[in-house]
Amino acid sequence: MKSPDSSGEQEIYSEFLEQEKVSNDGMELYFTFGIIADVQYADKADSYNFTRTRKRYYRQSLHLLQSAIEEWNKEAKVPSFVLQLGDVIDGINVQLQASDVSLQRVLNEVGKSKAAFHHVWGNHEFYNFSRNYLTSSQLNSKHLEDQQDSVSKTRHKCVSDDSDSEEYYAYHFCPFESFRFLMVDCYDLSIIGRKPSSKKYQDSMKILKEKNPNTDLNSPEGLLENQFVQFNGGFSKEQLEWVNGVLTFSDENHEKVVIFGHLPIHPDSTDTVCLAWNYAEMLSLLQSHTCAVCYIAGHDHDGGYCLDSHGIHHITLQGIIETPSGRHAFGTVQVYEGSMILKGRGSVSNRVMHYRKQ
Ligand SMILES: Nc1ccn([C@@H]2O[C@H](COP(=O)(O)OP(=O)(O)OC[C@H](O)CO)[C@@H](O)[C@H]2O)c(=O)n1
Repeated sequence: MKSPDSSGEQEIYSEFLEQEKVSNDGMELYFTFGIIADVQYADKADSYNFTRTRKRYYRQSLHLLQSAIEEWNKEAKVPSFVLQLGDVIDGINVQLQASDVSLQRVLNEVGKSKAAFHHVWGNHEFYNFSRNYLTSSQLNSKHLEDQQDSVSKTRHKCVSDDSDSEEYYAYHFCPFESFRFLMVDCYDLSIIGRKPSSKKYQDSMKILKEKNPNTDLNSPEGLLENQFVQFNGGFSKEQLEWVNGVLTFSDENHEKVVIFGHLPIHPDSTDTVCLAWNYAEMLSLLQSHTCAVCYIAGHDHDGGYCLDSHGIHHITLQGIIETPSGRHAFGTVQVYEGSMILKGRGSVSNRVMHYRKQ
């Protein structure tokens, strides 16, 4: 169940204002970063989602991306980077035979940003492109990972040029001393984006069919764990081990870590149909490392938030694609010594995210 955005909002906002006052009174702003999710651009008339409950504004989405970038470029402290949380173009582009042209339009806008973009891959990336294509495209932002960092060199598997690669697209970077950002691949185990001949595809199909007896594997009808649908995915054992290695390093070095991926991992931060298949494994892993400050995702266009039992903040960002003209959905996160403050725009709420005790 999702926490309603309005619950305790006033209290959070008062705390936010108080925090702003503190920052004005001399707390040093270390750096800021932008967040945006589910642009899902297509040159197509507005229409509805699969369940016909939400309108999708396919052309408007490019303008909203453009205006978010303009806003970030104008900020007094320009964001050091932007986390683009996946689904940057919509799967409908395949039918329109417009995947490349739509991606290029999006990348032309991204090119106007003063801040570098870290691109997550969501289900719509895999509807449009193969992993090989994505690996060699401008949506592969792995070149922005730490090159010098000793933790990067240990147990670090990531996408390679190998056409039969079963590796995952995940990396981390340290933009400011003692702060680390860790991108995870929520479609590492999946039947979208993996070649049918690959072991990961076959293992994923087995998991999906065991959990979902429906003929339409995209349908959650009657499921006990309704995240087991084709448009979701999960984390392999080796990715979980790699994440554990990075977070162990961060714990030992007293770093604060922001983890981000396309799919939410806490049931109170999203409609459960949008969760990663084995979200519970990633969640308990993060909870076992006190360095983990927050987990940021997209995918559920309604957005959501919760503070979990271990003090980790879970933000599911509202999707640009379901944001009409005159509204917005993006944010800037300000990073201080003792907390991070999300300054939301439009449907994205302000949040104060205190760090856990280490
Ligand atoms: N019950 C369903 C739901 C969806 N589909 C099909 O699955 C594909 C993905 O759905 P879509 O809503 O486009 O996925 P998004 O990533 O945009 O959104 C995720 C959450 O729904 C947002 O809240 C698509 O091909 C659908 O037609 C389905 O068959 N059955």
